[in-house]
Amino acid sequence: MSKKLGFIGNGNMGRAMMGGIINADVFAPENIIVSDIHEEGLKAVKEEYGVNISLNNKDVAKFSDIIILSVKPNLYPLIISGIKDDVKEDVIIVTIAAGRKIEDTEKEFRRKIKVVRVMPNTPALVGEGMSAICPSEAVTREELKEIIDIFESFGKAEVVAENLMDAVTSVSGSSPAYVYIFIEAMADAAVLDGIPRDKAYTMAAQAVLGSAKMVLETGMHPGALKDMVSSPGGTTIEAVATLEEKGFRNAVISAMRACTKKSKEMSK
Ligand SMILES: NC(=O)C1=CN([C@@H]2O[C@H](COP(=O)(O)OP(=O)(O)OC[C@H]3O[C@@H](n4cnc5c(N)ncnc54)[C@H](OP(=O)(O)O)[C@@H]3O)[C@@H](O)[C@H]2O)C=CC1
Ligand SMILES: O=C(O)[C@@H]1CCC=N1
Repeated sequence: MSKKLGFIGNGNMGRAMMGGIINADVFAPENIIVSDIHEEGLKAVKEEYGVNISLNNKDVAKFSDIIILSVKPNLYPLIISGIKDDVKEDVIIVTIAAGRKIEDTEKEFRRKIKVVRVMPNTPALVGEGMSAICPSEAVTREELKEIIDIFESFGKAEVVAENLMDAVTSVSGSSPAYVYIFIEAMADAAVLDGIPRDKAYTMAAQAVLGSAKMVLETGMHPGALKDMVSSPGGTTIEAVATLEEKGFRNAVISAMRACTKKSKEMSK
């Protein structure tokens, strides 16, 4: 893409997206700029990816055709007030903050502005991200296509209505954390059973990766796939019965509802 891309915030999510975009070769490093308040982290990404860096958010505002605001939600008003007079007329502002509505961003710019609200996730770094995308009315179809292309360069992307963004945060934005806990717990049990820890992580993570691929690539119902593993009177059904007894399903559902609720509260 010949446009110029800017990141404000060089944290976990900003770096994950930048890594994904550079690995996929969507933007040349010289067409990317990132700002943050921490010089050390900026120097590290310049070293790793060859992108432009700055300690001044206004440099990102002046350079970029598309700006991804990759800072914590509570910092958005401050960041926007600092760049609003320096952004290009036709700039596209991409927001990724949990609980930040498109209208909040529009109001803070105090003018008609193109906004795309996205909820990505950190597996972007390894090209397996999941992003939900919602454009504001001012964004053209071509511009939306460009944004989809960026987010599809490091994983899958779906366009959704804005009222689904809280639920999306739970099912794909935050969910890698629940999956890491599951992998950690499986590995701990394997270590308890005598498997060396490094092998335990590989085995648990590869089982999660393979199972996810089965769901995505066979199109089969997860329940049917579970049944294919569970031999009558065998080992798997013992584990499944214990998970049901301990409320595994319900723990996941309750956790995700808490996540969605928190995202809604943050939107107020
Ligand atoms: N992490 C995730 O998995 C996901 C995060 N998000 C969203 O992404 C956004 C960023 O999250 P995350 O990457 O985890 O956060 P991080 O705190 O890791 O990254 C934000 C970075 O911005 C820096 N920063 C603080 N103030 C400024 C400033 N004035 N100008 C420029 N940079 C500044 C922070 O420094 P310091 O640390 O000192 O504050 C930090 O380095 C959030 O809005 C979050 O809701 C969305 C989906 C997934
Ligand atoms: O925990 C958070 O608030 C952010 C949003 C989704 C993932 N991390």
